[in-house]
Amino acid sequence: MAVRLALLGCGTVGAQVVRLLHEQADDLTARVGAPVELAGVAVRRPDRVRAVSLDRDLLTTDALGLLKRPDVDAVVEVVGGIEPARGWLVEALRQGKDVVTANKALLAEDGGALHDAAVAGGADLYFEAAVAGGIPLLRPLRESLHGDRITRVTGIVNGTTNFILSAMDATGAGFTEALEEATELGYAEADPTADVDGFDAAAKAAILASLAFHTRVTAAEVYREGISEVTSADVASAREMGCVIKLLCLAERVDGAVAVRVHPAMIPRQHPLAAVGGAYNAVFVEADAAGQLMFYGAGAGGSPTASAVLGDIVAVARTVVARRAGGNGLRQTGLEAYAELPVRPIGEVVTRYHVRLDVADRPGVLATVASVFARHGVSIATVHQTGRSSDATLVIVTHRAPDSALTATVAELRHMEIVRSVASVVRVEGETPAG
Ligand SMILES: NC(=O)c1ccc[n+]([C@@H]2O[C@H](COP(=O)([O-])OP(=O)(O)OC[C@H]3O[C@@H](n4cnc5c(N)ncnc54)[C@H](O)[C@@H]3O)[C@@H](O)[C@H]2O)c1
Ligand SMILES: N[C@@H](CCO)C(=O)O
Ligand code: NA
Repeated sequence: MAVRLALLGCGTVGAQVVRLLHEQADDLTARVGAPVELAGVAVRRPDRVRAVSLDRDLLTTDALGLLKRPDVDAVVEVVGGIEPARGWLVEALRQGKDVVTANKALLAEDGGALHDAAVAGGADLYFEAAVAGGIPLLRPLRESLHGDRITRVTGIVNGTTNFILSAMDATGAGFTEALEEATELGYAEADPTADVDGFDAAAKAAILASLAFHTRVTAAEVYREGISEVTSADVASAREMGCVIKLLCLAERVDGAVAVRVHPAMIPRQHPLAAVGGAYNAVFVEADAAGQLMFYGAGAGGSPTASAVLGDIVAVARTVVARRAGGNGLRQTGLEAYAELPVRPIGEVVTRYHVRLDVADRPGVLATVASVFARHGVSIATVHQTGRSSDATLVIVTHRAPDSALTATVAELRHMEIVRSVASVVRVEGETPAG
């Protein structure tokens, strides 16, 4: 007897899921032990669906009606957004129907609701496609590394912004031009502010932190800065330091708590994450016993993301087959939040900073500026000065300091008469040649 799926959404990712289900049908049957079939496909505009291998009679606009049908065993959601997706998935899980979703926004905002519904219905919840698209990352975290203790996860988890920053670094391309290309290639979200302002990466950071540390972190608890303020001057300044700017996601354990943040950061060019170009993603995982692990690959795009969805579909379909045979199935979501770790505010996070100031080129300016850093307990590692006629630019790189101390330093600098502007503040991660 076939395992029957309700597919919700048939856009960039959904159309590729349809294609793979069709092209791999024989292999899937062999791997699952039963054929895997589409019971129906819910979309908003059936006339716009372009999946070539799709029987048009399967199309419907009634997602809820479809997923409740008794002949539907499992639900695959590739629509996105909070509602109506949350309502559909909670309903499916409560009915005991397993769910595969790529919806990081929903998981990061209210993963707890999905987890609770899955527990209530005795259903499984899979979401490998939600973070780092086609890269197998969540299953290693929720299964392979479950005997270890993860201490830190550092990653490039947004393809669109990595594409833009790589283009700005390599070719000097403009921001708008690079964003348009990323959108055409299917990497950017429908509303690219989710990518550019770091919301997409923050959602993924919340999911990664929740899985890695067995706690509940929501998107709202993730400190977030996007890339819209990264200028070509910052990119050039990074290059002079032997660094490159990346939008990083960092989730770490700190003394019985977790700190989770997403922001542009300078990293040394010899750092493995610096070589991650274009729309590629990469995630570094540090664990007590396993040491350093790196996961690399296509983090966005219809086909790679559909690969992750198909992997989850096979896992779910096998469980359906096992349950029919009287077995128990897997029944775990990975979102068991037993550790209940508090999330540290950004002010307590300790890292290094690259600060660029436009100052009046007068005697004693450097000493005055340095004294402000010193007063707030921020130790300076290097200073670089370039002068113009009446103004100068100071590039200061600090040693490790709490974010609150740096924020207070910058606030004081902004009010000083000799400081024309604080042109940029970029965090520095990883060991740099400059120390
Ligand atoms: N595109 C990627 O590279 C990528 C990568 C990883 C995860 N994701 C996630 O996958 C999901 C889908 O992304 P996408 O790029 O395929 O989006 P998309 O906009 O291309 O497709 C969305 C689909 O959902 C359907 N839909 C929207 N509202 C609906 C409604 N009310 N009822 C029924 N159908 C509705 C649309 O008709 C369309 O078929 C999102 O959660 C996204 O974050 C996308
Ligand atoms: N918009 C996302 C898609 C993959 O989640 C990105 O650019 O990474
Ligand atoms: Na993935």
